[in-house]
Parts: sequence; structure tokens; C-alpha cells
Amino acid sequence: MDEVNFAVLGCGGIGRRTLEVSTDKEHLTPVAACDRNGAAVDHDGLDVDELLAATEGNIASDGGTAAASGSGTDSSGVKQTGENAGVAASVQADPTEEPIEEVIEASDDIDAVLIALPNFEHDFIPRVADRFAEAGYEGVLVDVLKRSRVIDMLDDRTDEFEAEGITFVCGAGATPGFLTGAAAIAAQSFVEVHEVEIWWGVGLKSGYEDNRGTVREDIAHLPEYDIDDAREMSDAEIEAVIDEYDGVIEFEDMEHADDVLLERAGICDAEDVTVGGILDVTSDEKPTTTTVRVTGTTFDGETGTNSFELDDATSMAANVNGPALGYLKAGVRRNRAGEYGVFGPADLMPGF
Ligand SMILES: NC(=O)c1ccc[n+]([C@@H]2O[C@H](COP(=O)([O-])OP(=O)(O)OC[C@H]3O[C@@H](n4cnc5c(N)ncnc54)[C@H](O)[C@@H]3O)[C@@H](O)[C@H]2O)c1
Repeated sequence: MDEVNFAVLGCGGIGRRTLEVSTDKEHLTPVAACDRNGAAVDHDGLDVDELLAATEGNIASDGGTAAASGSGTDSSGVKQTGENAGVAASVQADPTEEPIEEVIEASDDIDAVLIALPNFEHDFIPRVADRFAEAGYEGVLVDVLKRSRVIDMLDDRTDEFEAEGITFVCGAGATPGFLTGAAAIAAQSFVEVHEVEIWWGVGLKSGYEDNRGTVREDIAHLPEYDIDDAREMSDAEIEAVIDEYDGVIEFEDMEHADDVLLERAGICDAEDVTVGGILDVTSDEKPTTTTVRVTGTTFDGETGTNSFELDDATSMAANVNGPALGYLKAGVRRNRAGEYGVFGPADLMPGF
């Protein structure tokens, strides 16, 4: 496969690990990265080690997404646990009030953009995509968003993406993403799929500081909270919720887009898909094995359940970022073949 260069929007728990994983992948060169306060662009390739060192401990775990329309920095709520200010602390970067705009300005020479931004406003990522389309970007956009309702917003933009030459791969993390793709494969034994059950386990003791953004978003899936609560809550309030559950939170019936993504791929009805799991911030051991179970009927009348399990040794970071980059490569293949529009993880086989 030809060389692929890419940008990462957001350098929090996910974006930083995406950059790190990419250094172990062939043919992938990160050329731009930004967070709320800074942007680094180098078309010859970023020095990932320097960028990771500069951003270590500077994880924005607040709920703000204030800069979607371009205003850039509302640093008032940004948590800075380290000495410096995220990407802006890198010698490769400049502080900016327009971080996403800076990447858009450089995007003529960027094959793919991985969007690792928070999702506390459901239209935030679709609006970021609009900005790329309005600027005439012709390339790949990949997100790792979780919420089902965002997929429709992206589908509504299909004509715009096709007109511009954008290949958008949506929901391309772990769940949705990797596990959605696994369900699509597991379904192949059946002529009718009755049920898809996705059950994840995440142990996050040592990775907790780096993944506060994801934990905050997960809290919005608890029955007593919603996305607005999760966005507005202080760090202390988030900690109080975690303490209330003694650090181990079980989630049921989560609004994860695996459901609509499997339906749009023709595999089953969205209502037949359930997603739940257990998050343990007190241990690095997974509290439960991540499993996809697909139950259906074969052409010759047997009912069976095909299962797909992740090894407990594989971390959330490995299972989000490996697939995100794999789907990014698959998106670039489509884009180079002239296929534009919106694709889900059940439509593509990720590259490696
Ligand atoms: N699909 C999956 O399996 C999966 C798993 C984990 C996380 N996620 C998703 O990944 C996303 C990122 O999670 P995270 O833990 O890295 O969050 P985080 O809060 O740690 O990081 C978010 C980053 O985005 C930056 N940012 C925020 N607003 C910005 C703006 N306007 N302009 C530029 N940069 C901006 C922040 O500075 C920060 O660097 C979330 O939407 C989460 O739901 C998906």
C-alpha cells in the first residue's frame, strides 16, 4: 500500500495513543496534531516521542467542546495537571486559538484525519466535518465516536462528502468499531440474525489519569445522568460518582452506535443489538472479558451463537487505536479508488 500521512484532532487519552501506536505501523506518518490550545504541523513527519513527552499529563478531561465553530480556546475549564499546556508545549507546535483551522489549512497534503475529540455535543464531530468539507478537503475523515444518534447526522452529509471527495469512516474505535466489525464477520454463518450482544471490560487503574475524558463520557450512560450532566460536572463530582460505585461501574443498554451501524450494513435491526460492560478504575485487570455474541439461524435451520473474545491482556488503548488506524488505512484505500461518502466499521475490513 502507498504511504499514508495523517493528522490527529485531539491529543487526549485517545489521540496521544493513536500517535504512539502509529509509530509501530508501517506506511503511516503523522504530520499534524492539535488539541484545544495548540497545533503542530510538519509534512515531513512529526517527532512523536517529543510530542508525547511534551503533552504527558496535560489531558483535558473537562467537558468543554466550545471551539467547534472555530473560536478555538476556552481554556478556563481545561484541566492541566502538568507544567505546560498540552500540544502547545511541544517545540514542534504553536499555541493557537484556531487549532482545527490550522490543520484544515494544511489539509491539502494530508491523506486522512483521525478525529479524537470529545463528543459532549452530539453535533460537534459532524460540524468539524462540515468545516473540512467547506474548505474543499479531499481525503479521509475517521472518528471514534460512540453515540448512535450521531451516525444519522453524518449520513445526512453523504451528498456533501461525495461532492467534495471525502471518505468518512464513522464509529471506528473499539465499540463501536472493532467489535461492530467482528459482529459483521460472526453473522456470516447465519441467514437471519436474532441478537448481537456486546459486552466489554476495561481495567484502567494506571491509565485512569490519561482517560478521564472517556470515563466522563461513560458516566453519561448511567441512567441517572445524561450528556449535559457529564459535560457540566466538575472533576470532583465525577470522582464522587466513581467513589459511589467503589471504582467499578457496570453499564447496561448503552447508546453505542454498534446498533445503527449493524443495521445500516443490513446485518440486523438496531433494536436487536445490546451494548454493556464494566469499567474498573481500581485495577488494570479487566473486570470481565470483552465478548461479542451473535445469535442467528443458519440456512439449514440450526440456531447458534458465534462468539468473538478479546484476550484480557489487550488494553482499551490497544483495542481503540489499532482498529482506528486500521480503518483509517481502509478509508484511504477507498478514497484512492474514488469511493466517497459515509462508511461504518461493518462496511470495511480494517487494514493492518
Ligand atoms: N469507540 C470507542 O471504542 C472509544 C473508546 C474510547 C474513547 N472514545 C472516544 O474518543 C474521544 C476522545 O476521548 P479522550 O479520552 O481522548 O478524550 P480527552 O478529553 O482525553 O481528549 C480530548 C482532546 O480533544 C481536545 N479538544 C477538545 N476540544 C477541542 C477543540 N475545540 N479543538 C481542538 N481540540 C479540542 C482536548 O484538548 C483533548 O486533547 C471521545 O469522544 C470518546 O468517546 C471512543
